[in-house]
Amino acid sequence: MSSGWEIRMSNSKGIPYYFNPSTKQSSWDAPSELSEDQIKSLPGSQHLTGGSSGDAETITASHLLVKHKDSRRPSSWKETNITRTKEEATDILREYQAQFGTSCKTFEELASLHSDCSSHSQKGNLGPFSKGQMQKPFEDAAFALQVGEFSDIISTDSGVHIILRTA
Ligand SMILES: O=C(N[C@H](Cc1nc2ccccc2[nH]1)C(=O)O)c1cc2ccccc2s1
Repeated sequence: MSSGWEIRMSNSKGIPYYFNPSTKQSSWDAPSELSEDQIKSLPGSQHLTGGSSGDAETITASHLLVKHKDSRRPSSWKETNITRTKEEATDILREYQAQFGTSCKTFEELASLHSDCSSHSQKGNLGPFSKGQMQKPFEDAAFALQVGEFSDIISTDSGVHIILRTA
């Protein structure tokens, strides 16, 4: 009988928490009624640290996101109602790409000023993440980068992004 609990990753704090969708309960600590074995087999248990070493590789990356009218949430700190098309968003991101070139410093300045992600307030930095946490196209592109390398323009349900791997 499933306990109904699952483990999710808090985007804002970058740490896992326990959530029960049926009761809407959430907790930073493991529910007392669960045994160690039950916790390890919960959905999302890959978010818990201390997994077998090697397969839970964690990287750190920053990104510059430009949303468009078909984004999952076409709104941001910068613009309440985003109406640009995906093509217009891509052209805007290409202009930023030409501005920062290979400069990480300029990339971070542009992400702070223009990224439609709330991570703009930390220069686009998403903090450390492992596989299974970010949208797949983003994860695939980020994990293919070397540290210090920029991605090409990639598209997710959130919009179009350029990623910089930082660790
Ligand atoms: O999902 C987020 N923000 C969304 C936009 C977005 N969608 C993404 C998809 C993949 C990677 C980063 C992404 N950021 C929003 O603000 O509408 C996150 C914000 C932050 C902030 C700090 C650390 C991680 C995250 S993940």
